[in-house]
Amino acid sequence: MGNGQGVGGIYIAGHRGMVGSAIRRALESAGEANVLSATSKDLDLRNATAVDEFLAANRPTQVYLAAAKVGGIQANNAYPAEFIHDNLAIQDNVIHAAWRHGVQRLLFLGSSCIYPRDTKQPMREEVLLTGPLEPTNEPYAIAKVAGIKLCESYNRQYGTDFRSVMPTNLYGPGDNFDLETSHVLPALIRKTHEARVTGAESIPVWGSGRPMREFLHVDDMAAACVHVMNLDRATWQAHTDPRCSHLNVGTGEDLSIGDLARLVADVVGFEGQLAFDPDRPDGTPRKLLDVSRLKGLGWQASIGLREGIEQTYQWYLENPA
Ligand SMILES: NC(=O)C1=CN([C@@H]2O[C@H](COP(=O)(O)OP(=O)(O)OC[C@H]3O[C@@H](n4cnc5c(N)ncnc54)[C@H](OP(=O)(O)O)[C@@H]3O)[C@@H](O)[C@H]2O)C=CC1
Ligand SMILES: C[C@H]1O[C@H](OP(=O)(O)OP(=O)(O)OC[C@H]2O[C@@H](n3cnc4c(=O)[nH]c(N)nc43)[C@H](O)[C@@H]2O)[C@@H](O)[C@@H](O)C1=O
Repeated sequence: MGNGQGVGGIYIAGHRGMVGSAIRRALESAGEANVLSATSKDLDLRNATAVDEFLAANRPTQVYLAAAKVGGIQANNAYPAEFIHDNLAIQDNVIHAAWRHGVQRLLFLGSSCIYPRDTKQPMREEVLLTGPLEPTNEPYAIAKVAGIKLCESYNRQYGTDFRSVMPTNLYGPGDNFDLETSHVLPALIRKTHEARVTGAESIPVWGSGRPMREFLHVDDMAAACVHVMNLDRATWQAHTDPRCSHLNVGTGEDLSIGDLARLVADVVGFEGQLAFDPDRPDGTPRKLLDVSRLKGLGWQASIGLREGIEQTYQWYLENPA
């Protein structure tokens, strides 16, 4: 806990998670030595007093807020209370304490599920709060919308520099491969690999296979986070609005879940069938991000989907749970 180097430095909340660990790798490879972190066991971010004391003692200059209760469609559906409560508490505590202890810049990570379920595609930042949300993840999405509004409210009232990025579906090294709580891509990698090894004739794929999703490799996500954090304030303000300040982060391209499953099968070398399971939910029909705002700020994704899946499959093979 703490960095052992006195006050200052960059605090990554959630540094052991898929995104937090990628941000840490990105900062370290850029030569940043003063990175501050704490596990959830040492610092439960739902505890306001503990968070306040931690930031008072360490006084970081920057905070990456990548700690959250995270999961796929099934986990969101099964644990809605935890998804709204934990995320509201974590965000509220970290953002409030960051203001109290003079953090110069904070980056909050939201999610593309903040946007209305049935809205124009690709989704521009301005469609926020223009329609009803997807029911399978509404509590999580409400918390993420509140996170954006916390940042904007502190900026407007206290003059802070708190920024938000909204990632599309992410994947990569460090992902969660648990079949009940994971997102679709790690689940497909695991199911397909196990089917190939056991010689199974088919793999179960939840839902109809028709929903469309966009996937961004976590190293691209981390690079985008560092890019947005490092934009000077005048540039960031020129490209955002005080009441619509969040930035979409994605590739700008999507594919159907059926096509994704076929791509994973090809990478893994599985030649069996896909067995779609209509008893599992499809969730949002499509959520493709309009990434032109971030592109205008000089950042775009660089890791192709096939290349990213190949690299993640290799990581999965080398890091058995
Ligand atoms: N994965 C995805 O597809 C997407 C993720 N996002 C967002 O990106 C961010 C990072 O997600 P990701 O890295 O995938 O998630 P992970 O589940 O991999 O990591 C989450 C991290 O949050 C920490 N954490 C959770 N609860 C607490 C708590 N009560 N106190 C302290 N720390 C806590 C955990 O710490 P510890 O390990 O110490 O327990 C963990 O390291 C989140 O905000 C998420 O909503 C957005 C869109 C898509
Ligand atoms: C990132 C995003 O993640 C969540 O939303 P989601 O995109 O719907 O998440 P998902 O990756 O779990 O599913 C994508 C699609 O894929 C299908 N699908 C097929 N087979 C499996 C499968 O085996 N596992 C899973 N999980 N899904 C499967 C599944 O039925 C769905 O149609 C949000 O709750 C929210 O947390 C959020 O922000």
